[in-house]
Amino acid sequence: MALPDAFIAKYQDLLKEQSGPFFAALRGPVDKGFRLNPLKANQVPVDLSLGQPVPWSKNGYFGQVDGKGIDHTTGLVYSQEPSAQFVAEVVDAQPGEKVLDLAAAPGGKSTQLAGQMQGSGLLWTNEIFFSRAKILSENIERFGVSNAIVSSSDSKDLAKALPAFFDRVLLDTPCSGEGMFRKDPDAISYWSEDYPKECAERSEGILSNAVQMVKPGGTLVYSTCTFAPEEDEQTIAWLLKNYPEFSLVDIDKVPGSGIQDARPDWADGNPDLKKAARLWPQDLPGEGHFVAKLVKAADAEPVKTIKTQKGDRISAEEETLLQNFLKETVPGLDVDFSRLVRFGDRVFMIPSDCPAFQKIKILRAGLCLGTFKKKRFEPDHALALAIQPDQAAQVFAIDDAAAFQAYIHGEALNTKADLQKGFVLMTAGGNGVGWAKFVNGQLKNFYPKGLRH
Ligand SMILES: C[S@@+](CC[C@H](N)C(=O)[O-])C[C@H]1O[C@@H](n2cnc3c(N)ncnc32)[C@H](O)[C@@H]1O
Repeated sequence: MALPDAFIAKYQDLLKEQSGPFFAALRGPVDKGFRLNPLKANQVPVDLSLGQPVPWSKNGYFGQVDGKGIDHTTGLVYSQEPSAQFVAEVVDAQPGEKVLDLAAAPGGKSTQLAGQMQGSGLLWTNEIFFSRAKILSENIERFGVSNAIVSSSDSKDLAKALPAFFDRVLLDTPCSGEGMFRKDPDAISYWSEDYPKECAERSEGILSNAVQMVKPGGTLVYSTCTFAPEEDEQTIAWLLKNYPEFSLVDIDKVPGSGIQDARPDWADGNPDLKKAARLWPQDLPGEGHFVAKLVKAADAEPVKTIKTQKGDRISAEEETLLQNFLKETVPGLDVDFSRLVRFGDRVFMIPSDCPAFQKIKILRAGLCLGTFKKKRFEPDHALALAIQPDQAAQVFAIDDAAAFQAYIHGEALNTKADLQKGFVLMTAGGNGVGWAKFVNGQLKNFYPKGLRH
């Protein structure tokens, strides 16, 4: 891989004797990793080994995910390079909190935050570009996340709608991506000497919206996958100067892991900048990251009341249909009827304390239970991935590779299993993969057409 001359000169100057090992690491092999999904019932992968844990990531392992395999399809694993897994560990979202991931696609950090929150509280996950927000939404679904709002909005509009609302805000900012150089050689072609400065200006703009959404006493985490001081220490120095209600807090750098302090001398010399973390590819197996954690003063501003989301009402007849469906199909699911919101024919259980959506473009609002059809209710694919198999009335375990391939290809399966007419949760490797409808000895395939392969 040919690194740009200006890049080499810059890091020779910054890193001195460490620049040699740094360039060697950038030219070396890519480190692959994945995270296990704590939201899934069965924690034992079918086609991956848990032999090599990532030291700084609670559910992280080294290894390469097969994007078409059982573990990926059921959402038991999320493929994510190891150093990126540190960011959500620093956020440390708690069940019951309100958490925002502001630049979230494709969803690596959001799915990790969702695992920490255990389905409780509100995870608002946003991506400005709609096509990328759709991928984010699919990943949230596959991971079985039931308490996420997925939106596609500019940070300026979100800040207007949700001032001082969140306990934790993560900005994993769009950056110059120097940490992606060996994984994605295209990242080199975008790079120029001025690019980090341009990206830093964009990040300052997004940060000025992000800070407004942190509630007093709340936490802001800022991260990049670049090494450029302009986008890392210098951006945090800018933030501290312009928003004095924020201060840096220590990050546990996991002794022995290779995670380093950030470099005050690469910004304005403020010794507090040391508290931020740098993950360098010459020090640990990973592509590289920068992470800073800040808190907003508890007396920064008065807390505002934000209206909660109200939905279209479900008629008495529809409520009976839904109640019957739940009893027959997912008797173990605890449904809070006060949180049900109807969008068109689809019914969602929105997260608790969900703010009004106002003019924000929403792609997913909590857990989609299913759709009203004429005189019946049909379960949503999201429900199959969010429930545990023991919550379903009927389960059919797909127990061999050929049957799994046939199912995700969209084929019906014949079976002599003792099943009642109706919806059946299909499982693979002990976790839900989709729905089928049992009729006359055949499992009719309900795996979504757009996901079949
Ligand atoms: C580093 S990536 C996020 C990766 C994600 N957190 C993950 O772990 O999967 C940054 C994201 O910011 C988005 N983005 C680009 N310009 C933006 C802007 N002006 N405001 C907010 N987000 C932006 C990009 O489309 C990209 O998806």
